[in-house]
Amino acid sequence: MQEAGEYTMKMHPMWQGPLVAPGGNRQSPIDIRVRKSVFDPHLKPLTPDYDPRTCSQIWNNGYSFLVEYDDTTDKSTLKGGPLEDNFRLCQFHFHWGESNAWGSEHTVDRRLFPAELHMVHWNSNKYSRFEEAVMEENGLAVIGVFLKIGKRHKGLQKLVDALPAVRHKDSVVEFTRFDPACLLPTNIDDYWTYAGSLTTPPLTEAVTWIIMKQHIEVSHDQLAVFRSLLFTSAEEEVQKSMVNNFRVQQPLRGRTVRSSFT
Ligand SMILES: NS(=O)(=O)c1cc(F)cc(F)c1
Ligand SMILES: [Zn+2]
Repeated sequence: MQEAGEYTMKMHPMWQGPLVAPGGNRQSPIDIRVRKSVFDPHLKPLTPDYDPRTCSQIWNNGYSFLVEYDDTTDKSTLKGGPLEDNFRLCQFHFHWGESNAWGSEHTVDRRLFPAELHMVHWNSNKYSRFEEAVMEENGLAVIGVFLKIGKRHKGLQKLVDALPAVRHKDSVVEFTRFDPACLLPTNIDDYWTYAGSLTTPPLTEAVTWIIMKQHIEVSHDQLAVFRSLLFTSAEEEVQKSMVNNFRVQQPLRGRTVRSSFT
């Protein structure tokens, strides 16, 4: 029975884009069926090690805003968890809705969240740049964190304050000394992990997804600033609000979702 105001994926607003990549059998996002996930006792703790000095800029790419990191050295890395190799942080971004009732890409037992953070890393043991890794099945590792509306997120505010400078598509602003670890939940030992894809074109099946069980809280006003961004560039006549920039859930196609917790 659905509670008032609760939306399930079938009420998701339409999304203009390929619903399922042709021939893809490990597409993302997915619905995580908690009772069908399999506890894997061999999964190690995740060990993110980020240097805030590698933070460089924020870019509105016309789909989301990316907080970009200098990934020319192994200064901001992710290891452990399900990962065999060392992965280098290159950017983080978010997906969100026009209302707080939906916006996340992954769902947990069909439950939607108002937004979802993606921290994107590429395999620096095997590849020499992101563009190469994104084409390989073990090329990327993305941490997903659900956002809920609640208390103001102190660490996020510096980012929120910078967003008006990148209101339009293709705008860039310098953004430095931001520690992305402040956006992780307090407990990063409990997560789900599965083999998937990018959720936006080119939709390549290159991603080891690591979805945090614990969400973070942001205030209604902080998320409202995300919605003040635009999909459109300054020159375009009709301005379109950057909202509902999520892909709908894709078929599991027999994949197993592992959990690091019982
Ligand atoms: N949304 S996502 O994390 O799958 C993603 C990450 C990325 F680096 C490029 C993309 F096009 C999409
Ligand atoms: Zn994403």
